[in-house]
Amino acid sequence: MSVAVPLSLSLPPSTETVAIALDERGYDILIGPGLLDAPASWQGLPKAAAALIVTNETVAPLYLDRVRAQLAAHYGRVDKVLLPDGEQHKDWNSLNAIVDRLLATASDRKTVLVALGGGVIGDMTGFAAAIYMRGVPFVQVPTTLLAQVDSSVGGKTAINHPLGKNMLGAFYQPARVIADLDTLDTLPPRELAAGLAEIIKYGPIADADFLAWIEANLDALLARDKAALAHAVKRSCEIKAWVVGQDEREQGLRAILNFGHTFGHAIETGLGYGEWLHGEAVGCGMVMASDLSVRLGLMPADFLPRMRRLIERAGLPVVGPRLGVERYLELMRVDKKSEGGEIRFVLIEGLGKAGMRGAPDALVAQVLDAHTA
Ligand SMILES: NC(=O)c1ccc[n+]([C@@H]2O[C@H](COP(=O)([O-])OP(=O)(O)OC[C@H]3O[C@@H](n4cnc5c(N)ncnc54)[C@H](O)[C@@H]3O)[C@@H](O)[C@H]2O)c1
Ligand SMILES: O=C(O)C(=O)C[C@@H](O)[C@H](O)[C@H](O)COP(=O)(O)O
Ligand SMILES: [Zn+2]
Repeated sequence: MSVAVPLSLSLPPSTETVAIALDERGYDILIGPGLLDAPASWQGLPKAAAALIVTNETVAPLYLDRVRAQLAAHYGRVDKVLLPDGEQHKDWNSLNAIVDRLLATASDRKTVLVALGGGVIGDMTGFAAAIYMRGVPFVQVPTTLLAQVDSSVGGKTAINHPLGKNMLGAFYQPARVIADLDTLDTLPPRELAAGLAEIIKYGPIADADFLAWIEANLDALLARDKAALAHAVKRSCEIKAWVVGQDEREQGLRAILNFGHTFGHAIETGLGYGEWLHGEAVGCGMVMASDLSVRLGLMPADFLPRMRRLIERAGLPVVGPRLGVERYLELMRVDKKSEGGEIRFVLIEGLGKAGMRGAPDALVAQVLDAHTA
């Protein structure tokens, strides 16, 4: 559902807008400080009798009342559902809790779901929106750095399965993304670092200049400098919008957004969800995938230490858990990019350019030996 932000009310002057160009499913990503409390952020959303805010026990005390107040100006009823916090709760039980609340409140097929939180809330709310009455509109209000630069954009929605990450889900686009940079003020440092992992990802896969910019501005990002964060969020969303606009359902190009994720998802699933954050697993997975790119002769040897240094500086782990080579291979064969049992990795083929290919198990084993302990 495409809903352009109307011009009758003005957004805060520092707001940046990135458009997702998907014909009738296109939408705007609003990025800037002060967006939660700006009435214009909430203008022009799909009309309905009711909205349901989906959030969790950590985010609700911080932002629920303000979002509810804005929605109350547009919807006769604004309900909420509070989910338990954590990656281990990105599952059927939480999804059921959303659906149960929708049915218990006799929500009709125009009801607007509002995802208020990080990527876990966003992924589950989007999936619930995709399946409730075969589809109701939803809005992403990402409050983590990771969600603002990645998960709230592009329409991948999912829950985890004990045997595989994001195994159940749907491609389903939000009607709008409202990324208020001020919400990052309350984010714990470990979560900030997790978001940096996905920002770093965009450099090697699509934009060598952005990689250099991140290297030069990492200290400012870690210090939560608003101008640096605004640029990082905007550029990340631009790159993701460029990819998703060409390949919404991952028939090819979109897989580049999975750089570091084949190894990373194996770490998350192998440890049981929640021990490592998604961004931490992706950071470490990018070290491994960078090494594989070098070992396959796709990148010069200095690419690996460059990536490892940046990921380490961001406060992310660069050594993975020693699950055993066979266990890693078993976990990675479940990855959605695998075909006919062959694991396929997103590898860097020149700075700013990525592709997908297989690799001999023996070479992958060398990588795992070098980067696990
Ligand atoms: N759909 C996609 O394209 C996509 C892309 C990347 C990641 N993901 C998914 O996103 C998830 C990770 O998202 P995440 O890193 O946001 O984790 P998360 O949703 O678990 O949020 C991280 C933590 O921060 C808390 N939090 C959220 N906002 C806060 C705030 N403003 N202040 C204080 N605390 C706050 C949360 O309650 C949680 O404890 C994973 O499940 C991953 O698979 C999806
Ligand atoms: O949007 C995408 O496409 C991505 O791959 C973004 C990733 O950062 C994200 O973690 C995504 O959820 C992974 O997707 P999956 O298809 O590998 O589960
Ligand atoms: Zn990711």
